[in-house]
Amino acid sequence: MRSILRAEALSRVFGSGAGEVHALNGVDLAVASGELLVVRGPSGSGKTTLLNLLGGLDRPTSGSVWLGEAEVTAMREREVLATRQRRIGYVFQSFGLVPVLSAAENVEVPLRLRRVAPAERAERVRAALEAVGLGEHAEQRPYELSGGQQQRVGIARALVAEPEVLIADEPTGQLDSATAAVVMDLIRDVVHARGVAAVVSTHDPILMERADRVVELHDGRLAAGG
Ligand SMILES: Nc1ncnc2c1ncn2[C@@H]1O[C@H](COP(=O)(O)OP(=O)(O)OP(=O)(O)O)[C@@H](O)[C@H]1O
Repeated sequence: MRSILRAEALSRVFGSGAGEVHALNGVDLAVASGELLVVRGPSGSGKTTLLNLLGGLDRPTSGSVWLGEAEVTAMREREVLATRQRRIGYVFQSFGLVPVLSAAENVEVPLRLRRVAPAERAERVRAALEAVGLGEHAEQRPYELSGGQQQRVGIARALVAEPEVLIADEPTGQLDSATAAVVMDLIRDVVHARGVAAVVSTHDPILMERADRVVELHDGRLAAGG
């Protein structure tokens, strides 16, 4: 399998002097297109730090992140921003939906950022909401939807621009376990169907069952076997 997303010797230190925190220590990782990788580990082990670095939301203290042939960590900020908009989708624990926008308008945001023409935007938003089973809920605002429905809107938004990589930090952390299982099934199915490389962090064993591969972080290091 071709690995589209790679991390080499990735380290991240927060703070300095006596207050220094080594959040991540020399992590090597590769994720293939169509692969669902789950990152597990205790609270504070570095999961969010790793996902933020892989998604170009933060820069490492040392080491590199590669997206295909492009070294994201060598890019200027403008180029990182463009890469995030064109090539990476994000799903957040707290959904991150804009409350005054309808489900459809929320999903439309990444297409607006990419200056997709209005007619094409409408069609792609419709298809994305259909794909997550929310075709009938396009005009509803987030507060009119259940937590599971809101996260399905979040998934539709993350995937509407057809990214190569999906980064999801505790995507089911605010959902009950039955809803979490449905949302994780959806993530797994779209990742496999569309050939997206996905990195998902979780504490939840139900979600780990859906992974193609699980790696474990301890004190900022990948445990043996990862
Ligand atoms: N911006 C920051 N400034 C200082 N320390 C930080 C910062 N972000 C994270 N840390 C520290 O880095 C370590 C790893 O944090 P991180 O959030 O990556 O862990 P996590 O595995 O995602 O935890 P959780 O499961 O609780 O979300 C922790 O010790 C944390 O306190």
